[in-house]
Amino acid sequence: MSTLSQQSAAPLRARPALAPASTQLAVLLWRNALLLVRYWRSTLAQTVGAPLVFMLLLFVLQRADYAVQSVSNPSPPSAPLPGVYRCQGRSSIPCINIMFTPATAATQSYMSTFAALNAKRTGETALALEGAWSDLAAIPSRNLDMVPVGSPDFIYNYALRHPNVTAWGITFNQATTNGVNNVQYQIWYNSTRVANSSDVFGRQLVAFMRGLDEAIITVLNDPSATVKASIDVTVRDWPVVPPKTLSDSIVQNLGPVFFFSCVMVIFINVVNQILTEKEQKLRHGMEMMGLRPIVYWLSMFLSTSLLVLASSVVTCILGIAFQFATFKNGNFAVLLVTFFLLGEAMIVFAFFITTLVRRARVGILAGIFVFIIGLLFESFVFSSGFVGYIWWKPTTPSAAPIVLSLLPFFNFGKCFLDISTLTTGKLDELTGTYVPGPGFSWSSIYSPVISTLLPTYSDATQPDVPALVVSWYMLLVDMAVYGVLTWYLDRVIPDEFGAALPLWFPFMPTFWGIESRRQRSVEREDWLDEVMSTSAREKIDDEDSDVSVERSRALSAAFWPAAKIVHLRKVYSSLLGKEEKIAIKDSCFTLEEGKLLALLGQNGAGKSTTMNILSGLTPATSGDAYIYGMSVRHQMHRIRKVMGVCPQHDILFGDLTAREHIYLYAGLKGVPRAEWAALVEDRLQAVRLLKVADQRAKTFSGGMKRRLSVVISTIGDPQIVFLDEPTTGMDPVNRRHVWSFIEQFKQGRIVVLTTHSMEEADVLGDRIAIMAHGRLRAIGNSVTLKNKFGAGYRISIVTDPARSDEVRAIVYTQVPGATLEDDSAGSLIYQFPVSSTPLIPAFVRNLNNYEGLIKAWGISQTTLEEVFLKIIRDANPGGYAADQLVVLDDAAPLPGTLRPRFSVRRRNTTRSQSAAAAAANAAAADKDVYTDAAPTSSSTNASSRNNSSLNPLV
Ligand SMILES: Nc1ncnc2c1ncn2[C@@H]1O[C@H](COP(=O)(O)OP(=O)(O)OP(=O)(O)O)[C@@H](O)[C@H]1O
Repeated sequence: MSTLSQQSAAPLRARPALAPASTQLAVLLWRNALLLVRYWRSTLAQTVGAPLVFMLLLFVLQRADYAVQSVSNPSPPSAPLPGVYRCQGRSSIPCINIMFTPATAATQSYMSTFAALNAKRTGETALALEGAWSDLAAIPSRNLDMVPVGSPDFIYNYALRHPNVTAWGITFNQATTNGVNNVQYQIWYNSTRVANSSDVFGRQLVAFMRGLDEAIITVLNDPSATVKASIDVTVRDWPVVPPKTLSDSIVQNLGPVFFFSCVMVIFINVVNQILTEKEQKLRHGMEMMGLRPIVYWLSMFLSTSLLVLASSVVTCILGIAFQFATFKNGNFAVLLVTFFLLGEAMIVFAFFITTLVRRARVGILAGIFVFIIGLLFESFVFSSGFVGYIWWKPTTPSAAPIVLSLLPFFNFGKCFLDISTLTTGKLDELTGTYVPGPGFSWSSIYSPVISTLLPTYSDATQPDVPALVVSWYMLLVDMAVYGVLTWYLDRVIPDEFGAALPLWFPFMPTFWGIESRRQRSVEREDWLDEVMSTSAREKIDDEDSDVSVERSRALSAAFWPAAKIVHLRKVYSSLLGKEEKIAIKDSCFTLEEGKLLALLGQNGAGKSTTMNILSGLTPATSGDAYIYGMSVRHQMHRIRKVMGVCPQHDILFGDLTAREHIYLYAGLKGVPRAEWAALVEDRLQAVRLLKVADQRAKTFSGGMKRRLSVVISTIGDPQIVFLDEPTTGMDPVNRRHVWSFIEQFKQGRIVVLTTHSMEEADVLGDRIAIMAHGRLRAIGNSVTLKNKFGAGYRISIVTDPARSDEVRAIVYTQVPGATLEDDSAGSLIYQFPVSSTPLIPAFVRNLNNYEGLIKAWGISQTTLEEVFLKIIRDANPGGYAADQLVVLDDAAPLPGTLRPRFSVRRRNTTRSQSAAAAAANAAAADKDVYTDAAPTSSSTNASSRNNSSLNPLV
């Protein structure tokens, strides 16, 4: 037994191969370059505009910061030390201003004197001496001023138990040696209470000490003396001289935010571009024509990398031009690589995002979300070494920086922090001045930041920071991780047509082009058995005899034309699987080489779905099709090499010209470069687009776009071409050019075409299949269909009104089944049933024998439109659709048929209402009326060619 491809009745003559991946890549890069040039404003904005704007902003901020740093104050004013103020307490927790111990007469005297002297300085009432406090657990019910307590331990433990309740604590220690009083005291001071002020250990503390000293001196001298001891201290700042080295802290702190933003402009643009191409099905279109998905991603990566490189170079140059310390003291290559790697990693991250969403709008929102998270990281996490390096503090879990390094902006923040720490330096806590860093050379990437430049945390630990090159490696890892995720998810997440590979596809040898001998050469009978045994079937009682014959041919193991469609079924389910729409029910038919099959059907009949399955856009629910020995279900990648598709909606790049479209698809299909120019001439001339070959597709009219789409589907001379409503929107002249192009092109090929034009189906279709509700209702050539479903022939005879009886007698004698449809002013119209067809030739010949009696005559066959309407009516016994009832009116004669001209009007009424209304209208206007109960109607668009060439009698 031989194989499918070997046994095909019509084997591929010369199977065209797709272009190699390298050629496809080259042609896509050329397309991307063209678009970058065409969208030059956007390109410039991403590469130069964004870095310029962000760097300029940073420069302005840096200058503003320098202006603040450069302020000088040669004579700051002096001010006296203030007094000690009452503690305020918090709304729910009162405070204790001062606890003191021991509670002796001397210490109480010191404190009372302190309160009295202090009140003069604060202007408040004097602090009161409260009763002793010994309850360690209790919190006072009101603010207390000066509380004697039992011991220093009490103060300590109370502060531990009730933090932030007590403002001051004093432990006195007084000894008299040789008549000399030695008074010592220790002050406990709650610095956190004033941590947000500028006076942590400043004036308040000194003022307190000064107040205590005054009190002690006063008491020890003579508390009753009129003149008390007074220690007046005036405090004055040193003159402020601008530092010689201005710190670049603004660039160090805000730089990551601004540089990250430069890259994010490209990031958002990439998300938008990829999703727009997805949304407009441009990528689908290219893939249907054989583009390998990996080539698409690679081309996008390479062309966007160019933008990233340009943006990184511009950023580094501007950094130097603006004299930022990071750029002045940092190695140019280190900075360039850092920016470039960030950009590259963010691009691949953008690719990853585009696999998760379908709409550009949603993608942009997702991109903005990522942008904001990145900004938060750069602005808060990496704004200073103290916070930025905390991830590498010994006490931080080591998994934290590893997990976070999956975010490209985390790695960038670390890189920039390293560079800016070494180039900008660090604030010397002691002197309050900036110590410039040693600079960042290329070799610095291998060593961690020196410990003197690293922060020391409150627990006296320093972070164990890895070298900068590790962050570069992590950026490369990010690219690899998101690249692989993109590659995987792009294939397993179903697109809007539901096409997706199984989750385990990487483990399928066929995915890698490895096919076992058995897979390469499936016995066609085996395949047929398998499809028949695995496919769902419907019980169909009322199938037309020709459709049944076609089904038998498709299911026959002895008949193998170029393509077979077997038990094809498509069910669309809603997201939750609650609603199902059966778009195709058990379709079986065959396709022969050199013959065009025209698919007709009402809207929603399932024509496009059939085309989409056969062209690999959407998977069949069950059943399969075999085209030139290849299975649509399993070998679509091979079929694509011999397939051309003109989808229902134009898939064109608005900013590419017609010529560039042909070059692009010729490149993807592997047409040799030398043939491209001739291809443009030949094909565009055929559809009359040559004059506009260099105009962009967005300037084309609807009909011009359709013509270009038809041409694209024929590039690479595919063996099978699917044309979904190819002439929609075309004027009659151009439609005929396209018809003649298709007519020539179909030689030696399979062409499947869907259309709503009966004329088109009549002219082009070697076979015509009519679908309704997902089922084939009729199939055959035009004449067969007309004979089978038409009402026969219609003849009109013009005679003298006075002699019309003679004519009637002649007609009834020669064609007994004829029915008179109209008789007015000597114009007789007869309908001849199909059964009388054999009598018609003799009848027509005879008419010439009645020269004086018959002045003129004409004959017409049932039109395809009448056949179509009949089949659709039969398929809809309950009414085709409430809003699609056919009502005919207008009595103008139709050229060539001597019949009144009818126009088709749709009414939004029910069947019976419409019929009644139509009858009423006709009665009123004396017009012919056809309702959906009438078997046929005349066509308004039957071509004269059909009437003559398809009519065997004329
Ligand atoms: N993606 C989809 N999801 C759900 N239902 C769909 C989908 N695509 C098509 N259908 C449904 O399947 C049926 C067949 O649609 P199809 O597009 O094949 O019809 P058609 O014959 O090509 O119609 P038209 O002449 O209007 O193009 C319709 O009822 C349609 O609503």
